[in-house]
Amino acid sequence: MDPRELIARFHLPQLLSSLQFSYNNTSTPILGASTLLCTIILYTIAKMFGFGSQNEFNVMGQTVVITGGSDGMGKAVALELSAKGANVVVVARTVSKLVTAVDEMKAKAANILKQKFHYINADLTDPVECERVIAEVTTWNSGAAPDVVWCCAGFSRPGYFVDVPIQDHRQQMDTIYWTAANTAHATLRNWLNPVAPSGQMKTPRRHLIFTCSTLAFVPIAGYSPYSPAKAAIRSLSDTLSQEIEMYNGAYTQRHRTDAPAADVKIHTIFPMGILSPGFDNEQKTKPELTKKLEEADKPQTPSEVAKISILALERGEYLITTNFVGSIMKGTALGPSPKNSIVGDTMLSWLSNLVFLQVIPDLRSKTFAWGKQNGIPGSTPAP
Ligand SMILES: NC(=O)C1=CN([C@@H]2O[C@H](COP(=O)(O)OP(=O)(O)OC[C@H]3O[C@@H](n4cnc5c(N)ncnc54)[C@H](OP(=O)(O)O)[C@@H]3O)[C@@H](O)[C@H]2O)C=CC1
Ligand SMILES: CCCCCCCCCCCCCCCC(=O)[C@@H](N)CO
Repeated sequence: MDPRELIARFHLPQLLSSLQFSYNNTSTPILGASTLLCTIILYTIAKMFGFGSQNEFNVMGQTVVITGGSDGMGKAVALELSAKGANVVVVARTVSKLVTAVDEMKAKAANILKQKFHYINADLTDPVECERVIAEVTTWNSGAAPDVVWCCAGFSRPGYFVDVPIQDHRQQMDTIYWTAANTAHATLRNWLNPVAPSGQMKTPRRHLIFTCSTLAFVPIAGYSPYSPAKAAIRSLSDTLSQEIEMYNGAYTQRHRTDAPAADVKIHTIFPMGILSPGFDNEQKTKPELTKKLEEADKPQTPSEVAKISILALERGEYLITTNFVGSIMKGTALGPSPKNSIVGDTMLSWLSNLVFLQVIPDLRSKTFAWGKQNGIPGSTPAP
């Protein structure tokens, strides 16, 4: 169609004059529409700050398993949940750090007479060990499965793709993706096991939480051993959050048919840098270019990250970021993931997509300029 014909069809002058008319004349439909718009905006803002909603993550008296709970963010989460009245089991490989974590949790407990704490020493890259952890926790918890399982185990080994030995890449997949997938598998096989109607009791909603990284959303040179494994966790989380709906649907019919003992919710946390022992360690092999590219990140303390994540879980969020830059990174990559808020997340993704029109070319040109100036590692820079 001729563009002029298109314009003619829209009757532009007429459209403008009608707009002007409605501006001058605050008629009922206009008032109605503005009230509706204001309500949506206010509702979104209120929800973002958690007004008027109930606590979706009340751990008082519940039993929580935290993998990687002996250090960094995992330990900070363990201490926070202990202060909120949970029974906590921390899982990791080094016994001495686990013992310290249990002592610290006892010191922070809301009610030491009612709460109990435990540690299990396990390498979660082994699926058999994950099965053992869930079985051991169930026995320790008087035969009841844990209510919350939070996967925090993992560390990052940065480096350029070709410089990092291929077995280290595979090892990152093991420590990042497989510790989480093995834990999720063992947990969900337990939680989703159907119970006959006669055995159904009122069991509160259960939560499976993954810990990812904003690197699952945005590429940064130097993180190739790590980011793909975190992206795999995000994909697992999205797939499970859909698949779990089948079980949750069956749960609504639990008094008529065999069904899981409780409703299950999946969540994933996407932190930026965390000032943990793991962070100190990754700084040792991190290329200088990577440090420069992630300059926009102001690392947070483990306790800040734990507190912010728990508040978001209490609001019932699904994909959780811990600061503003993290939210912008999520916004550009939100794609088909379930939203926390339709209006808020949609506006966030519009804003982020505009910001990232500039960010990605900027990251690429900084990387190109770095090579131009410094050459590749181990080579002599151009004079
Ligand atoms: N630090 C950061 O900047 C960021 C970290 N993250 C993610 O957050 C999570 C926590 O990180 P951070 O606070 O740095 O953690 P730390 O590196 O400080 O601690 C890692 C924990 O995981 C345990 N762990 C490691 N490997 C295994 C294993 N194979 N089996 C069982 N336990 C294991 C460690 O204990 P042990 O070694 O004794 O087994 C320790 O308890 C990780 O998933 C990390 O990828 C995300 C974004 C940024
Ligand atoms: C206004 C918005 C601009 C957005 C700019 C984007 C800048 C990218 C920052 C990358 C930060 C990566 C933190 C990763 C932490 C992590 O997972 C590692 N420490 C591994 O442990």
